[in-house]
Amino acid sequence: MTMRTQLSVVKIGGNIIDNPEACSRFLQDFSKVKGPKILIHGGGKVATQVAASLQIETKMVDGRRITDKPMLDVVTMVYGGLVNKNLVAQLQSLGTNAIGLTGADGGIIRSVKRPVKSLDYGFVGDIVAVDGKQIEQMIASGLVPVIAPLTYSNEGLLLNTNADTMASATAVALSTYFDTNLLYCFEKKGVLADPDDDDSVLESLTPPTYTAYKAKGSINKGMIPKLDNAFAALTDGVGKVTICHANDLAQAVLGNAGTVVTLD
Ligand SMILES: Nc1ncnc2c1ncn2[C@@H]1O[C@H](COP(=O)(O)OP(=O)(O)O)[C@@H](O)[C@H]1O
Ligand SMILES: CC(=O)N[C@@H](CCC(=O)OP(=O)(O)O)C(=O)O
Repeated sequence: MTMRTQLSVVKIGGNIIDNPEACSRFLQDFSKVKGPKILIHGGGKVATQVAASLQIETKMVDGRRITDKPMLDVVTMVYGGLVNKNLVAQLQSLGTNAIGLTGADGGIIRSVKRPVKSLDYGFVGDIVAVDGKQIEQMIASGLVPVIAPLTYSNEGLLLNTNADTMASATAVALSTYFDTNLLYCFEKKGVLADPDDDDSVLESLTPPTYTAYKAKGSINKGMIPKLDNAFAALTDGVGKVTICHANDLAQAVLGNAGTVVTLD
């Protein structure tokens, strides 16, 4: 068996992005991660704050933002501009040659507007294709892609897309070229057995344990779609998935922190 190069696909959540000190610390650690890497960022919290300052109300259903036209304009400005470009500037100052992209840039992540059923999510995209080759070529030329949670459709729409799903789909597409290590970084030490006890970190999590904790209610809210994305990634060829604190990225890349999600 030939050894393939390891690629770290790192997702950073909105609570860290909203906190300048935590974000700067995370970026220092990210810039030190060895080997090829990709950063996928959220920013939901900043979008909600900017929307509120413009008197635009935020509506979320199952962790997904209802995105009408005014909200689409907000998330385009916030994710594609404010958040993405500040991350790129900070990474450049740390010596990491980051290139900021939405899914539309280079045609890397295409989606379809979510069909209206009982609920109209508005301008929300469901991913249909990731151009892994295009992303691999950027990495091969020494760049570190920093991807915002926006995708594009064949009709020319820019669509709001959940960042956890972007990370999972991107890691899957890059598994053709690399041994992919997907890391979800956020503000807790991992998946907690008791959401009120920050130290009750599960070392590993399998589908039956997940189902049990979900039924008890100890895994809830945003952690449910995150874990569904984590299991989907493993099923579709991603080598390893870890859920960890943004402060623990360096340790988690080596397998020494956070919750490792496994299929069995
Ligand atoms: N068992 C659990 N362990 C850790 N976090 C949990 C758990 N159950 C629910 N959560 C919640 O899930 C949230 C993470 O999901 P989300 O807000 O989507 O994260 P992100 O900021 O990475 O996008 C945490 O802030 C936490 O409040
Ligand atoms: C469709 C949809 O819900 N998109 C997300 C994209 C941002 C995101 O996922 O941010 P976090 O990782 O910080 O939660 C949203 O607008 O909140």
